[in-house]
Parts: sequence; C-alpha cells; structure tokens
Amino acid sequence: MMEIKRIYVENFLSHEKSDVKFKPGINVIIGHNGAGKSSIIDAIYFSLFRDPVRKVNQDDLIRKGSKEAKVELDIEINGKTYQIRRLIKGSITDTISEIFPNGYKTLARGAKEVDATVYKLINADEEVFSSTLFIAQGKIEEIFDNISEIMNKILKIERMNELRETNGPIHQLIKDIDNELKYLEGEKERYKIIEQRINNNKKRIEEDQKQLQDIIERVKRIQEDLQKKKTEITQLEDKKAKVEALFQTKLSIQKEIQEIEEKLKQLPALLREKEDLEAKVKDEELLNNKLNAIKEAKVLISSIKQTSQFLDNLIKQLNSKKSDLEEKKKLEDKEKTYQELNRKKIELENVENEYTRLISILENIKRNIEEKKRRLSEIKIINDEELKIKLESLNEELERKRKEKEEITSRKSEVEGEIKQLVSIKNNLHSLESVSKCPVCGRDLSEHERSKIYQELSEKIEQLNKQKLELNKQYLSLSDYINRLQSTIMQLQSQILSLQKLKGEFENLKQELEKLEKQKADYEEKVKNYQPAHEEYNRIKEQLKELEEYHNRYLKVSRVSENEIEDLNREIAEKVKQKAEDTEKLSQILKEFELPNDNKKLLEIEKQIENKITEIQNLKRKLEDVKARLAVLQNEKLRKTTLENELKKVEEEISTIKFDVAYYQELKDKVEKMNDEYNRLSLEMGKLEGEIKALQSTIDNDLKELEEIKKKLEKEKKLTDAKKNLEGLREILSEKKLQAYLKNNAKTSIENNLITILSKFDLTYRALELNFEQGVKGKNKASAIVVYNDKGDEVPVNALSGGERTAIAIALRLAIAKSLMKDAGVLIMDEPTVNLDEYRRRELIDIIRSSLEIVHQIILVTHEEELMEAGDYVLKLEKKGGISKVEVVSNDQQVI
Ligand SMILES: Nc1ncnc2c1ncn2[C@@H]1O[C@H](COP(=O)(O)OP(=O)(O)OP(=O)(O)O)[C@@H](O)[C@H]1O
Repeated sequence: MMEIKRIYVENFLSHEKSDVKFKPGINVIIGHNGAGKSSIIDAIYFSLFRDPVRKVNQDDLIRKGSKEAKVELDIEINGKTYQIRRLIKGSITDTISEIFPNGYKTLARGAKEVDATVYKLINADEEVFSSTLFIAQGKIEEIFDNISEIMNKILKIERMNELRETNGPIHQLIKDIDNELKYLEGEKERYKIIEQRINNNKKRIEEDQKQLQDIIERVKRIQEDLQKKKTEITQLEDKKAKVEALFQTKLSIQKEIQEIEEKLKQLPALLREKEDLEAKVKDEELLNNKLNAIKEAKVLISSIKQTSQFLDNLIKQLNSKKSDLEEKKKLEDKEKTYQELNRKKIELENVENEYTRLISILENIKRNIEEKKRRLSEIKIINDEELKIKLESLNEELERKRKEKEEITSRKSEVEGEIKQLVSIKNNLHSLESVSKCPVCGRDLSEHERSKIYQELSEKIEQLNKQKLELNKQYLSLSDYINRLQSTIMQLQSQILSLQKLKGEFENLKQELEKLEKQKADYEEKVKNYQPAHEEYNRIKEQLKELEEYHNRYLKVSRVSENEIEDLNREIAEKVKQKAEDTEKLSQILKEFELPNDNKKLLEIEKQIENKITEIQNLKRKLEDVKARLAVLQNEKLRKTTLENELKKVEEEISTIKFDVAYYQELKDKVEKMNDEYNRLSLEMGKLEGEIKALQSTIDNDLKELEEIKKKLEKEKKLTDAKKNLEGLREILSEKKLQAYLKNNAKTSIENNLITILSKFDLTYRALELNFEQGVKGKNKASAIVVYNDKGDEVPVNALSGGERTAIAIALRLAIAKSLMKDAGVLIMDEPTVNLDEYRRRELIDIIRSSLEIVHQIILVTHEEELMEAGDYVLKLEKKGGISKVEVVSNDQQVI
C-alpha cells in the first residue's frame, strides 16, 4: 500500500522552498488561481517519473531566476519509507534511498536506475499511473472517451501492432536475416576460390625449396675449403708479424746506438773544463778566514770605542759625587738644629690646636652676646594693665546692650500678638454683619456702634504697626552696635595676648645673656692658661722658617756616601783593564792578517773579499753541473755496449724464421675469389627464402580467411531458425491471438473491481460492461461502457447524470488501478470540480469520501472553498511576492 508522506521542493515552478507534509485520508490543497497548488502535485509526479505533467520542457520547471531545482518525495510502501530525490540541472544525480529511524540506505543512483526502482516499488509505470490514480485538471471523464486507447496503452497493444507492421521491427528483422543469408551464399563461392589459390602456392613453395637445397650444398663445400685456406693464411700471417716486429726492434737499436755515439763526442771537452774549475775554487778557505778576521777586528774596534766613552762618563760622575759630599759635611750642624726644632714644634702642636679651638669658641660666645643684647634693646615693654581695664568695661557694655535687645524683641512680639488679635476681630466684624453683639464685651451693638468700633480698631492697628516699625528700627541699630562691640573686644584680646608673648621672650633673653657672660668668663680663664705654650710655638715656627733654605740644600746632597765613591772608582779600574785587553787582541789580529788599523779601509777590504767568494761559489755550481753531465755520459757508454749485444741477438733470430712472401700473396688472392662466389650464392639463397616466406604468409592469410568464412557459414542455420521464429511471433502478436487474450483478461478483472467499487458509491447501478473495441475512434464512443440499472436495462453512459458519470469515471480509474497494481494507496486529483455546478460539486464530495474505502489517501487540489470541508487535512497556498507559500489551516484528523 502506498502513502505519500511529504514533498519538499526547491526552486520548482513558483515555489522557492516548500516543505509539505501529507496525512492519510483526504488532503485538500486550496488556494487562488496561480497560487502554486498544482505545482505541488506536479512535483510529486516529477519525483516519481522524472517527467513534467504540464506540456513544458524540464528546464521550464526551474523557478525563474534560479539555476537548478530540486524535489524530494517521502513515500511509504508496505510499511517501509523511501525518499526519492530528483534534480533538474543540478550537479548531483538522482537517488532513491530507504529511510530508517537512524539513517538511510541508498538503493539506486542516476535517473534511469531510480526510474526502474520506482517502477518496481509502486508496481506501475507512468502511463498506468497517469491514466488511473493521477487525475489532471478537467480530465476525470476523459477515461470514457479514451478507454480503448488507454487500455491499449496499458496493455501495450499499440506497441504490439507497431511490432507487426510491414515496416515494423519484426518485418525489418526478417528482411535483415534474408539479406544476411544472401551474403552467406557469396561467401561460399569465395571459400572455393581461396582453396584453389592455396594449392597453387603450395606447389610453388616445393619447387623453390628444391632449388634452395642445391645452393645450400654448394655453399657448404666452399665454406669447408675456405676454412682450410684461412687457417694456413693465419699461420703465415703470424710469422710475417714476428719478422716485421724483429726488424722494427733492429732499427730502433741501431738508431739508439747512433744517438749515444753523437753524445759521447762531448766527453774530452767536459773533462778539461772540470780540471780548470777545480783549480779556480781552491782559494775559498783562505779568503773565508781573512773575512772572519776582519769581522772580529771590526767588533773589537767598536768595543774599545764604547769602553772609552763609558769611562769618560764614570769619571764625570765621580767628580760631582765628591763635591756633593763636601757640601753635605758643611751643612750637617745646621740640619741637626733644624731637626731638633721641628721635633719640638710637633710636640707643641696638640696644645696649639686646643688653644686655637678655645679662641674660636670664645669668639662665638662674644658674637652671641652681642646679638642677644641687640635683640633686648629692640623689645619695648608696654604696660597691659590699661588694656585689661578697657576690656572689662567693654564686656560690661556688651552685656547691657544684649539685655536691651532682648527687651525690644519681647516688646515686638507683644505688639505683633496685639495686631494679630485686632486684625482678627476686625475681620470677624466685617464678615458677620448679622451679628449684633460686641465681640469684646458681648453686648448688643447698633449699626453705628459697629462701624465706630471698626473705625477704632483700624486706628489702633495702625498705631500698633507704627510702634512695631519703631521697634524694628531700634532692634536693627542695636544689633549693629553689638556686632561692632564684639569685634573691638576681639581685637583687644588679641593685643593683650601678643603683649604677653613678648614679655616671655624678654625674660628668656635676659636669662640666656647671663648664662653666656658666665661662659665667656670661663673660656677667658682657660685661654690664659694656654697663652705661654702658644707663644713658644710661634717662636719655634719663626726659627724653622729661617733654617728652611739650609734644610732644602741638605736634602739635595743628603744621599751621597763614601761607599758610592768607592764603587765608582772600582768600576773605572775594571773598564780601563778591559780596554787594554781589547787593544792588545786587535793589534795581534791586524798583524796576523796584515790588515790596516783603520775601520774605513777594513770595510773596503771586506767588500773585495766578499765579492771574490761569491764568484767562487758560482764557479762551484758550474763544476757540479759539469760533474753531473760527465756521470750521464759515463752511463751512456755502458748502455752502448748493452745495445750492441742486443743487436747481434736480433739479427740471429731473424735469420732463423723462414717466411715466403710470394706464396703468402698467392694464397690470399685465391681466398678472395672464393669469398666472392660465396656472397653471390648467399644472395640467391636469401631471395629464394624470401619468396617462400611470402608464399607461406599468403597461404596463412588465406587459411585464416577460410576459417572466418567457415564461422560465418555456421550462423546460417541459426538465421534460418530465427526467421522461422519471427514469422511465428508475428502471427501470435496478431489481434486474434495475444491481444484478444490480454484484453479479455483485463476486461474481466476490471469489471469485477468496478462492481465492487461501485457498490461502495451510493449509486443505483449495479452491473457494468466494458467494450474496448467499441471505443476505437470513429465508432460510437458512448457505448465503450455499458451500464445496467437495477431492472437489468442497459443505459448508455452519456445518458447518466453528470454526478453519476464522474462517480463511474473515478470508479473506473480506481478499478483499472486495482487490477493492475493490487495495492493502490493514493488518488491524486487536480481541480476535479471544474465545470461542475454546485449540486454536482456536493455529489463529488460524497464520491471522493466514498473513494476512501478503496484508497486510503486522497490528495485533492482545488480553488473552491467549499471543498475544504471534505478535507481531513487542509493546506492553504498563497503567493507572496511572486513566491508560493504553504500553510496548514486545518487538521481535523486524529493522527493514527
Ligand atoms: N518556471 C517558473 N518559475 C516561476 N513561476 C512559474 C514558473 N512556471 C510557472 N510559474 C507560475 O507558477 C504559478 C503557480 O502555478 P500552479 O499551476 O501551481 O498554480 P495553481 O495554484 O495550481 O493555479 P490554478 O488554480 O490556476 O491552476 C503560476 O502563476 C505560474 O505562472
């Protein structure tokens, strides 16, 4: 049993995003024209078959302004829930999935796969569904007109007829088979021709092979002969190579000997040169000795000079030290006195310091006394008694004035109280004119008296106000006076206070002065005690100043001592000795090598000797070179003897090898001729082999072709059988056979279902007969269905009322669906009431209700408000801003 649970659309026709849920029972989709109602059932249809209901291209279903559309249909079939998802122009492919409580499993992907799965699940294809359970706008009764066509469509009878037609596929197939059989005849002919060709080629191959064999034998013989001759040549060539190599060796030895002889010609000259050079280098040692002597003499001369200078210096030092020592001795007495005085001065230094300290303290005290005295003279003492008396009298005055002020205040409040009282009496008198008693004494009053009293009261009040004013004035001037008094008193008090402070200070100063005078006397006494020591100190200082110059002169010479002079004398003696030794050594060397005692001349001689030595060293190097060259020539001489022996041996070896050049050349010519013959035969052999190969390949190809033709010919039987079968099929598909059977079967099943269904609708007609054949175009359409009333009379459909016709049409659709699909669960209708008047609309509602006994879910699209009441679940569609919106308006149904 199928039930539609939900459709979700995205950018489909006028919908942007709509998610619509359906319930079992009657679902009414209501809304104005163009609100997007049909779009919802179109989406259901598109989900199932990927085909638009309205006559447009798929792309036209995409909402204008969007790039792709999507529909998602949740359906329940036999207790399982599936979701079909289709996309138009989308990047994702179509899918169908089974939905589980905690996930889903994809059953198929891709439009075709999904179509096939849907077909299996709902047990109907698009044709069946659109002719039965899906009723498009205004098409309910179309079933009467088209039943024959619809049945033909459903039973695929049209397709069967198409198959049978002369230009139909079966006929075409038979024709194709005939053509193929004809072609096979041709192939048989070709088979024979190829067989003949193969035989001819085989014969040619035999002939070629015989010729080839002959050549092969000849070649073999030539090869054997060639082998022998080639071995002999190889041996001869061996000998030839050896002789050639020996000749080569001989030549190179001879060449080397010649070269050595050439070199040996230099020998006598070299020997002479050697002797000459040896004589020249003999003097070297003598010259070296003389050079060393000169160097030593130079050192000695410089050393003697240095010693003399040093000696002069020492003698100068000695003289100066001696005069210093004399001065020192002269000054020693004065220095002693100086040291003595200085020691005393240091002893007195502490006492002197104390004296200076006391003097400075005394000075301080004196300065302090002066300061205090000055301050005392500045302070003038005023007698404060007078001020105190004045203050007292002022305080008394203040007290008096305050009392006066209090009195004025109390009088003022008395006057104010009186005024208030009088004003109130006056007011009373004024307001209670009827009262005729005196408000003061209580007696009766006449009008005249009353006005008199009024007059008197007014005058009294005025008087009192004047008094009050006077009092106020007095009060103010008194307050002012009191303020001034208070400020004078405060000034006086502060004056007295500062006077008292000054007095205190004066007393303090006096006391401090007394203290300081006492201290002064104390310190003067102390200073007196230190006076003699201070004078002694000053005297010593004077004497030291006088001795200062001598002391400084003494300090300069004080370090000179007798020891120092002795050391200097010793050093001078040593240097004199050293100088005498050096002079002796020098005169010996000069004598031995006959050298002048003159530094400049010595330098000249040294230069000459050095030059000579350099020259000799050059000659020595030359001598070494000559010796080396002589050694080489000596070696060459030895080598020459060895080579002469080798030459003899080589000549002997050549004479022992016997090699005949003429015989060798003859043999080589023969071999060349044989090679030419061999090459010619090889070429011929290749040609024959190529020809045989080509022939063999032609044979192979021909055999293959024969094999192929054989295979083709095998099909011949199958083709003749197929032809027979096809002819049989055409016969079976004819109207009389399979078509009649199918129609009859369907007719009975549908008629039975129809009767059952109609019994649920409240109709008087019970029996019904279908006549598919009658429905064919051009014949009487009305009698495609024949209805029988209770009495058994036949009534044509066209004679029935509109309501009855609608009921029968729906019943017929349901019956067809049932017989083809068994568990048809849902009926979908788009605007079924179009063209119906109100009465018929009511009837239709009843019929729709009754249909619920056959299908358990109905989806109804309508714009008529009154159809809402038929619905268990009502969805309202509205277009807002060009986009369709869905709203659930009623849900009467108890959810099961
Ligand atoms: N590709 C599209 N994009 C947007 N809107 C479209 C597209 N194609 C059609 N429409 C509009 O979608 C609207 C809804 O069409 P639909 O047929 O669902 O309306 P309906 O409520 O069934 O109306 P009626 O009762 O007139 O049949 C129509 O106004 C139509 O013009």
